[in-house]
Amino acid sequence: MTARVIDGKAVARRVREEVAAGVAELVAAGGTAPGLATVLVGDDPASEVYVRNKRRLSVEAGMRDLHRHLPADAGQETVAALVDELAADPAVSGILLQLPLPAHLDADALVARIPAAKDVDGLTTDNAGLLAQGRPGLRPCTPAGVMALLDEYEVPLAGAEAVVVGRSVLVGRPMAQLLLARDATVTICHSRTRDLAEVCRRADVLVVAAGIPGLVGADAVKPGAVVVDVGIHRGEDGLRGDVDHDPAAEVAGALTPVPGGVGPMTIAMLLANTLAAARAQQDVEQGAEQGVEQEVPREVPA
Ligand SMILES: Nc1nc2c(c(=O)[nH]1)N[C@@H](CN(C=O)c1ccc(C(=O)N[C@@H](CCC(=O)O)C(=O)O)cc1)CN2
Repeated sequence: MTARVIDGKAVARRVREEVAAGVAELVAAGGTAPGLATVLVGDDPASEVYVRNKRRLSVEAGMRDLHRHLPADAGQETVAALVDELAADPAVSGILLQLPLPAHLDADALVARIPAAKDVDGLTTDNAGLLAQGRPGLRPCTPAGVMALLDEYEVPLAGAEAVVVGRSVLVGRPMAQLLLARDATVTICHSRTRDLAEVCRRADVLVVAAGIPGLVGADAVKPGAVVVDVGIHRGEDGLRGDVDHDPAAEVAGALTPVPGGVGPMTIAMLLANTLAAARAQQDVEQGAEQGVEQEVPREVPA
């Protein structure tokens, strides 16, 4: 069997077009274009690429680019003051603190300063709590993008065995919650899981977000399973994921490539979240067509 390719680039393009249409509609209705404040601290080359793409694509969607860049040696107080300034600025619909931050900074404490209504990364305790309770809120972009891909490819989730490899706050945990909310039977694997391949082989839907290149091989894939590879690793011969792609493609029914799978969806869902946040802040009723769950938290700072 050669797995069907799940084309994240194409789906992401369509989501971005829908977001652009939503932005135009918001402005035509007398609202203001959403403003996205990306915050980059330092010069990590991969983060620079991601932030540059987020800025470019937000502008392409009709949003205002309110990017801020701080030097790698910026202190906790400096970054906190910037987040507070953006939180209080009515032109800012969404704040994205690019991760990872330099090691001397306390990322959790900084994320905690972002108001839930502007948390377009879905990482604050408020938004994570809403997700854990199955209530509407802003969802983390990568897991939301995976869900959009599964829906686009009409992958049945209710009653399906879903296995998530990785338990990060950014991907693994919210991914499991989103699959659970769709009635999948969810197992989370991590570094202490005994016989990872055996657990993965149970999965109808296998999402791998472990951060270890090629961790999941063909022996861990159930024949016909849908495999979503969230990993991105830069090597001498280009990008690769957490899944050993070619052997896994011989067993899986469908598989996301790296690049061109989940990565582009992360940015598309960020834009969808930013539009949803702007609509909520401007008190405009939200459409479901952007794939964003309705009713984001509405409190904005005075
Ligand atoms: N605050 C956040 N930080 C980080 C997040 C996040 O969601 N919020 N996710 C990752 C990185 N990331 C977004 O920031 C991201 C990763 C990959 C891509 C992407 O489009 N990848 C392309 C390849 C691009 C390339 O050439 O490098 C692909 O897979 O096709 C977009 C965003 C960590 N930090």
